[in-house]
Amino acid sequence: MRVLQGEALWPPPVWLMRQAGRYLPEFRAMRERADFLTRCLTPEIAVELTLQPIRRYGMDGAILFSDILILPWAMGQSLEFVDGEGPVMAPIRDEAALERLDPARIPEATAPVLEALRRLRAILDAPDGPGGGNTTLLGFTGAPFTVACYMVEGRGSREFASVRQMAYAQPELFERLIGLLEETTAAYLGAQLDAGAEAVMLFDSWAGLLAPDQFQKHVIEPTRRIVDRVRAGRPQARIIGFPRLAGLSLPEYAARTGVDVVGLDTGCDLNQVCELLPPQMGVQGNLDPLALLAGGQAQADAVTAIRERLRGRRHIFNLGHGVLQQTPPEHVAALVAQVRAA
Ligand SMILES: Cc1c2[nH]c(c1CCC(=O)O)Cc1[nH]c(c(CCC(=O)O)c1C)Cc1[nH]c(c(CCC(=O)O)c1C)Cc1[nH]c(c(C)c1CCC(=O)O)C2
Repeated sequence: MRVLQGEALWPPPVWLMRQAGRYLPEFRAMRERADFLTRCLTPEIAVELTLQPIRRYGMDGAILFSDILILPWAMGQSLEFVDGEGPVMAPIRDEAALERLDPARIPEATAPVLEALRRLRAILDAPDGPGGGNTTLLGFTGAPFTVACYMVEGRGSREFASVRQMAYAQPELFERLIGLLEETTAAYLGAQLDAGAEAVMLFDSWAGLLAPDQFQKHVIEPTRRIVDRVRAGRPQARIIGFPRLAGLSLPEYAARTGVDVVGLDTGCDLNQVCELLPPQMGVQGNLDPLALLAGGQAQADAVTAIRERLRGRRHIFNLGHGVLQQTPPEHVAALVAQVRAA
């Protein structure tokens, strides 16, 4: 939280995207007891899964166990997580399908998520609790473009051609979808902050698929408006934006969206980042999840390089994308110990 509020700390704080996940044996044990949506929507389970990596590693950030697709699900789009395939939804390709989405359902449908945040905040605030009273609780959503990718495609994809085609061929329909997501995302992030999240993160995992003018229109502009809306009435709100694979559009994203910290994917060259982002801009991420999977000296060298290159900057140590399923849990322990070494 101190880095989000403007300080540069040494050693930097650390948490990992997908720190609650299938690489942890205690996570796999819970997985056998309930399907993914049930796990997201049962406060006891979501709380327990959020806390697992805190108990094991004492991470500085606890990210709510949930998913970016909860929001479209809450508006009435069907959602199923299929083993070995990931999310499957009834694709939204025309006006009729868009009209069927009902944002009025969101408050009731997401009530269990907000309840999980309330419980987590109480647990993490306790000085004798798992976070030692010192762990930042993070809420999140997907950013509009990335959520639209899954809503329109109906499943994961390498290219998300259907959604990018819609942006060109049915611009009105696409812009209505992005506009709906912008509004509901801002409201949902606000509700998460009001329920106890101390900061929120916007995952824009597929932002880098867009051509620069479309990146401007469907990533930067909606993010800026979401940040403004969340901060209206909550001037203290702290926001992390992660426009994955943004490449040369990253400096403009950092300058124009108003986020407090930008997430860096694995491909970001830190020398360029330091040159192109203003010195007071906070950064998070960049470690290759495959270095963490490999472990040993390769991992240690990669951690050292990032930690040293960003020394003096507002920096939250993290990966460039989520923890991979095959990652040995002891590699994560080694990473945390090394990041924390004076
Ligand atoms: C694109 C995206 C999704 N979800 C998310 C993104 C953006 C980040 C990214 O690019 O990875 C974000 C997300 N998903 C999940 C979290 C929880 C918090 C965390 O630990 O980081 C977060 C922040 C849990 C999850 N979300 C999912 C799981 C695995 C489900 C399971 O345990 O069966 C978890 C722990 C499922 C999911 N959810 C999604 C996909 C594509 C999949 C299938 C892939 C997979 O299974 O790993 C959509």
